[in-house]
Amino acid sequence: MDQSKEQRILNFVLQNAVRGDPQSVVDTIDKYCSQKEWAMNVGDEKGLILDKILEEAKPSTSLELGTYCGYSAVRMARLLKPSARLLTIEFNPKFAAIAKQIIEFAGVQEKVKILEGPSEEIIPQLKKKHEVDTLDFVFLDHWKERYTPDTILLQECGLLRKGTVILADNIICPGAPEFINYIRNNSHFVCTNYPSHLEYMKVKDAMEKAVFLG
Ligand SMILES: O=c1[nH]cnc2c(O)c(F)c(-c3ccc(F)cc3)c(-c3ccc(F)cc3)c12
Ligand SMILES: [Mg+2]
Repeated sequence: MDQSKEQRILNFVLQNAVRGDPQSVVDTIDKYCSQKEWAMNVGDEKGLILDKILEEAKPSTSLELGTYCGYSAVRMARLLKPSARLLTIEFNPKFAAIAKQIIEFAGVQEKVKILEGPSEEIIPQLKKKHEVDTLDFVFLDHWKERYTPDTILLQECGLLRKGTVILADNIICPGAPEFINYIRNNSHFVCTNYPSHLEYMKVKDAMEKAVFLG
C-alpha cells in the first residue's frame, strides 16, 4: 500500500535526525517540508514566535489542540522545564501514531502525552482523568471552526486561570475570523496579533495571543 505523506515525514526523521535531539527533529521536518513535501506543521518562522511566547509563559502545564505529526509538540517540549507537562489532543489516529513515534525519537516522551479523540470529548476529562488543575499555556492548531467552541469549553471546565496564555495558529490562512471576532471582543481576554507567513510559503499568515484575565 502506498505510504502516506506523514509516514514519509516519519521515515525521513528516522533516517536523518539525531535520536534524542529534539532540535534536530524540528530542523529535519522543516527541511523535508520545505524541500520535498509541504505539510501543515507550524514551521520555522511561526515556530520562532511560538518559542518566544512559550518561553515568556514558562508553563508547567500546557495543552495543544492538533498534534498532527508532533512537530510543535517536540518544538514546545524542547523548551519546557523538566517537571513541565504538555498534553496534546489529536483526532486522527493515523496522525497520532506518527506523532507518538516522532515524539519518542526526539526523546521528549516523558514530557508529552498524546490524547487521541475529539477535543470536545477530551477537554471535559482533563481535570479528573488527566489530573490537570489549570492550564498555563494553550496552543490552538486544529480545526479553525473549533477554536471558539473549544476556548469556551476550556473556560466552562474551569481550565483557564488569570494569566493563561492562549496562542492560535492560522489566523489569516486558512483564517479563523469567527474566533478573532469572539476573542477580540471578549473583555476577559487581552489579545496581541503576530503577523507571519504560512509555513514553508511566502503567503501571509498570523498568530493571535489571547491572555485570559480571569
Ligand atoms: O487544518 C489545519 N490545522 C492546523 N494547522 C493548519 C495549518 O497550519 C495550515 F497551514 C493549513 C492549511 C492552510 C492553507 C492551505 F492551503 C492548506 C492547509 C491547515 C488546513 C486548513 C484547511 C484544510 F482543509 C486542511 C488543513 C491547518
Ligand atoms: Mg497550523
